Amino acid sequence: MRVCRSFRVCPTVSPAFRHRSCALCSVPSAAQPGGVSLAKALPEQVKIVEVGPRDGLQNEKVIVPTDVKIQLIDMLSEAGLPVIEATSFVSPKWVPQMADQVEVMRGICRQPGVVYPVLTPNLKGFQAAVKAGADEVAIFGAASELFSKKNINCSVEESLQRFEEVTQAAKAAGVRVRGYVSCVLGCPYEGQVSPHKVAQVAKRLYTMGCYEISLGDTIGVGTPGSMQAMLAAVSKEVPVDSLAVHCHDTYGQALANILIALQMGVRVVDASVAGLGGCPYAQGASGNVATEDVVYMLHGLGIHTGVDLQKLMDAGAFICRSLNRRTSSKVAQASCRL
Ligand SMILES: CC(C)(COP(=O)([O-])OP(=O)([O-])OC[C@H]1O[C@@H](n2cnc3c(N)ncnc32)[C@H](O)[C@@H]1OP(=O)([O-])[O-])[C@@H](O)C(=O)NCCC(=O)NCCSC(=O)C[C@@](C)(O)CC(=O)[O-]
Repeated sequence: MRVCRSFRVCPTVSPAFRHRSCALCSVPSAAQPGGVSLAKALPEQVKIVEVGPRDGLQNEKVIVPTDVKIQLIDMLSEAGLPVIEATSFVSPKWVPQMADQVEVMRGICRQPGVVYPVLTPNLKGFQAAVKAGADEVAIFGAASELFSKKNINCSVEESLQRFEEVTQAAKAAGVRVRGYVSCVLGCPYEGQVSPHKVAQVAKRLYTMGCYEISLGDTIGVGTPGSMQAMLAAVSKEVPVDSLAVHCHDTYGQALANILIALQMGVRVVDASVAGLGGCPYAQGASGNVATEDVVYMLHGLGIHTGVDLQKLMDAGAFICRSLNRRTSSKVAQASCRL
């Protein structure tokens, strides 16, 4: 039986307080006073796409051993994450941390019902990914010309042409494709990005066959206001149930941005265990929103995720120990203190 940590540390605390404050026992739920009206606009279930093993680790300067990556992915599978982005089939000269992609794909213990997508910037990456056993790939474009050039060394239009080749090959091979749009709420090189441009790129990716479009606030500058304006524009071009949000937490706005996205009908949220990560070509950006914090918020709203928060925190503790790093998850930090 799992024992609540606050009970272990402080058995004198009143049961009412204990069970209201502890992430393991229960989280204040939407069913409690104050949460009812908000919950009406929210879904019963949200799919979390765990991007830690890819987005979380790609920016680490010291190469993380392959067996650590594999163990992390296996622990995340055990924690009940339905989608775990495992690695990238990109150039090892551009992102050396992902150079062991084939070994990672071969080493992981795939759980039934869990999907393990990988990033593929072009046909070469797609072919290598399929050969390594990938069952889903993700293509990654941007709403900013300069970011596209820095990240994948081509213009937005050129990238979309490459992605057409990938989606056509994927269709023929029966492989599902997810699409990313980066810099949807701001660019490290161009500053403001227009919602119209985001909507146009998202529409192209959707039209070429991506089943889901993940909208990336790559540098975490968005606010609920800019998220709302961007989603309003994009959902005119792509059905909202095919959209996901991918928030970085540089300005501490990620959970608020996710909440407004949920209220606007988004049902898929990307997150990274322990809040690891960031794109190597987005200077100044901090990590992704921590999966632990997203799960805590969703469970607190009475929204089902299928994720076991304690097992997720164990995976976070494991990777932080391996990287000799403190977790960026507020929930994991608070649970350690309790
Ligand atoms: C796209 C390229 C390859 C273009 O890079 P390039 O240099 O323009 O490519 P190229 O076609 O001229 O080829 C140059 C060399 O790369 C090789 N190459 C070519 N393609 C591949 C491949 N797929 N896998 C392995 N090798 C490859 C190719 O074979 C050749 O090798 P060489 O002859 O010099 O030995 C490069 O720019 C690249 O790999 N970029 C990856 C950047 C990246 O991974 N960024 C992070 C992910 S995006 C992100 O984090 C944002 C996101 C998704 O999380 C959402 C958000 O937060 O916004």
